[in-house]
Amino acid sequence: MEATQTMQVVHSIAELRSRIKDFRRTNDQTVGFVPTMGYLHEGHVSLLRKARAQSGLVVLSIFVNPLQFGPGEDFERYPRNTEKDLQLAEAAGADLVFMPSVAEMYPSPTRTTVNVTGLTARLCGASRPGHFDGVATVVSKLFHIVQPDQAFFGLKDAQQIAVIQQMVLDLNLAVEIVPCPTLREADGLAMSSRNVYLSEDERKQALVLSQALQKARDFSLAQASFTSEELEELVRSHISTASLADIDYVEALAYPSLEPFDNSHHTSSIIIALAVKFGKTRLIDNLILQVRK
Ligand SMILES: Nc1ncnc2c1ncn2[C@@H]1O[C@H](COP(=O)(O)OP(=O)(O)OP(=O)(O)O)[C@@H](O)[C@H]1O
Ligand SMILES: CC(C)(CO)[C@@H](O)C(=O)[O-]
Ligand code: BAL
Repeated sequence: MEATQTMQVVHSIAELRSRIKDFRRTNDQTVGFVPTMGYLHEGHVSLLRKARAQSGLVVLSIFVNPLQFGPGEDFERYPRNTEKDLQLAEAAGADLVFMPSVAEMYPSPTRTTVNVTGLTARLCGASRPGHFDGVATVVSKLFHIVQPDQAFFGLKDAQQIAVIQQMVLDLNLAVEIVPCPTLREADGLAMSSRNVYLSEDERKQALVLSQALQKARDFSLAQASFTSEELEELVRSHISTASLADIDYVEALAYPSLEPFDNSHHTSSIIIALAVKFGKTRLIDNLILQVRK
C-alpha cells in the first residue's frame, strides 16, 4: 500500500493485520499509530499530523473501550460521530482507520488483563478504580495487533502516558511512545471529547482550570523553591472561585514517577494534575513544570 492512497476503514483484526503486513512487505518505512476513542477534535488531529510527518503508514484506531469505564461512568453516552471522525482523519493524513466492534476486541469475557502497579495508585487511578487496567489491556492488545514503530499519545492524559511507558518497558514491547502537547481552545480550556457535555454556564466556569494551572506556573517561576502543598493550595483556591466546580483531585507530584515531593529542589520535573467535575462532566488537565536547579 502507498501512503498516498485513499484512507481505508477496516473493522476486523484479520483485515487490519493483512493490510499492515502488505505495507511492511513492500516498504521499509515506519508504522505510526494513534489510538483514540473517537469524536475527534484538533487535539487528536495534532497527533495524526505528527504521526503523518514521522511515519510511512499512519494507523488510527477508534474504539470506545468498555473495559476502562467504571460502573456509573459514561460508556453508553460517550459521544460518537463516525462521519465527522473519518473526514477529520482523512484530512489529517491517516491511511488506515481501525474501528472494531466490542465483540471483535473482546469475543469472550477477558481473563487476561494488564495491571501496571505503583503509577496507578494516585490521580485517575485512585478516582477510577480499574480504569488503567482497562487502558493498559486495550493498548497492549492494540499494540500487538498493529505492531507500530511509534505510538502517539496526548499529554492531557499524562498519567496514561506514564503508565503506558512503564508497560512498554516492563513487557519489552518494541514501540516508541511519543508524548504530544495538549491542544487548547482559544480561551485555554483543554480540548476534550467530553467538553460537548458542558452546559453554557459550565463551559464558561471550566476556564478556571487552565487559569489555575497558569497561576501555578507563574508562581513556580517567581519562587526559588516551593512545596507540593503550596502549588496544590494555589490551584484549589482558584478553582473554588467557580461555583459549579466540584474538585475530585488536585495533586502536585514528581513526573513521570508520580511520587510525592517535599521541595521542588529535589526533583527536575513536576506535574500539577487535576480532575474537576462540572455537573456530571469530569474534566482533567495538567501542567508539567521543568524545575530550575
Ligand atoms: N487536547 C488534547 N491535546 C492533545 N492530545 C489530546 C487532547 N485530548 C485528547 N488527546 C489525546 O488523544 C488520544 C485519544 O484520547 P481520547 O479519545 O480519550 O480523547 P479525549 O478528548 O481525551 O476524550 P476524553 O477527554 O473524553 O477522555 C489520547 O492520547 C489523548 O491524550
Ligand atoms: C488510549 C485509549 C485510546 C485507550 O482506550 C484511551 O484511553 C484514550 O483515548 O486516551
Ligand atoms: N482519555 C482517557 C480516556 C477515558 O477517559 O476513559
